[in-house]
Amino acid sequence: MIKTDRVSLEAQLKQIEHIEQTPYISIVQKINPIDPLNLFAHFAHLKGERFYWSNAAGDLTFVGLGTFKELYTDSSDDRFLAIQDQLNQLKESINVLHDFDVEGVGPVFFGGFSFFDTPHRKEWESFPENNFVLAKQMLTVKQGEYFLTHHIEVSPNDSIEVLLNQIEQETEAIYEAGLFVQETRKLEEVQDQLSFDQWSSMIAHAIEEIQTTNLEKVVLAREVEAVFDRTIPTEDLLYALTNQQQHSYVFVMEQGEEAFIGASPERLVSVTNQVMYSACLAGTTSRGETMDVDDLLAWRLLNDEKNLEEHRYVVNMIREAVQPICTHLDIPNEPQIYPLKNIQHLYTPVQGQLKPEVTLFDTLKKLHPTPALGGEPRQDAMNFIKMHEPIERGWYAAPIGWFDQSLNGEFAVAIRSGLIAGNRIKLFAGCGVVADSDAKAEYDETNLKLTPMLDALGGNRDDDYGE
Ligand SMILES: C=C(O[C@@H]1C=C(C(=O)O)C=C[C@H]1O)C(=O)O
Ligand SMILES: [Mg+2]
Repeated sequence: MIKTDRVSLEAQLKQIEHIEQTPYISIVQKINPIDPLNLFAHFAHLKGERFYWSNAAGDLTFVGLGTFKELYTDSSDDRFLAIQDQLNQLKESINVLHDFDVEGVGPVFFGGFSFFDTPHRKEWESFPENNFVLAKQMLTVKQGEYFLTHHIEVSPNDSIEVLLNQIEQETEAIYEAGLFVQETRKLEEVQDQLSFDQWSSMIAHAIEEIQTTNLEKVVLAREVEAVFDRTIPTEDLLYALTNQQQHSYVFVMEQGEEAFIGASPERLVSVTNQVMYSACLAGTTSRGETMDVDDLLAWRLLNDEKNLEEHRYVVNMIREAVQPICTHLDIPNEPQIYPLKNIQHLYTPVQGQLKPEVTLFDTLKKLHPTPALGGEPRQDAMNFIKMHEPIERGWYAAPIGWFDQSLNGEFAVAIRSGLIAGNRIKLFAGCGVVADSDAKAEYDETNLKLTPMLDALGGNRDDDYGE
């Protein structure tokens, strides 16, 4: 089995001879299948410099190994466009040598933003307000085809032979990835950072604001911390999430000793050649144990005025946000059900054709945060969250995803997520509070939303969490 495609690589590398000033090259080979999770686990020595992404459709997966370049800007109102500017600068120095016409190969940047554009407290220290990584090596699995991208700094004296050998060695190391074995852990405790009474008074306060001010909806979150008897390996949790959570974006970003990980059902936006997709996801119930009960719960959700109201704010805001930047927009009038393993949501898909000058980053700026994560009106909701929610959101509920040099890419909203630090993981879950909200029902809803991560950790306690 030939593992390195020397012929294709050599043809790509020959181009360097014709290019002056080539500090960085991006070179791609099509490779034989390799399991992305095994690969991620095998490179445990690169902990802190790995990322993983798999889209909800299940037809695009990335594994990033090692940091080649980073995009980062100080927080500012225009942090989305600031990242776009940084990309445009860096782009100048990268020579893309491959000519595969495949989405997600070559220079792909993976990363995310924090929920607020202001600096956050120390538990999120390793995750700045915005950070994107170009990996040294990246596996792309696109519709069953496998590609390996290498980013290399070259100097004028490098011979093609030397570069070829380097790539060959890197490729061999990739194929050494064996089958990875999950560890077992014991859950020692789950600490709730808010008592139910504190939660109830926060919700009561929000309802009062909704009744007496402009505020119409606000999404409030809580945090629980699960403590284990040993370190939680990122790959263990990644493996479990991948196997347990279908129709979700599974993501991991490691930074230093920490890892931010989750399985989110919610797309914020994707752009491919100006075709834009977004999603309205708000309104929640559990799954039934039998088909009949499940159907009944779905039917009730589709007809429940409180959940429909939560949902409507999202649809209206997204429509208003993207209408001016689209030449065509398609948003159905009625929501449908988005079923997940433990949860079902109200869901309205959004599709649009972006005007030629509009970029992925323009859409991010318009959309984040939607009223599914912030509230309505946006600024009132953000103020309320800042003042009254006693957690640090960090990257929770914020855009996470990827983009390429042509500004195609996709972002999910980083919910159903957690921050791993050693043997501890902080988990986050929120819910949309409207005038008709009930504190106990909202509390139960957040427990339901904690279930996927707790299950994946092997730490769900039936007595306290979930249904
Ligand atoms: C905020 C979260 O979820 C959001 C809130 C929902 C709701 O309140 O019904 C539903 C889906 C998400 O948009 C979360 O999971 O933490
Ligand atoms: Mg809700």
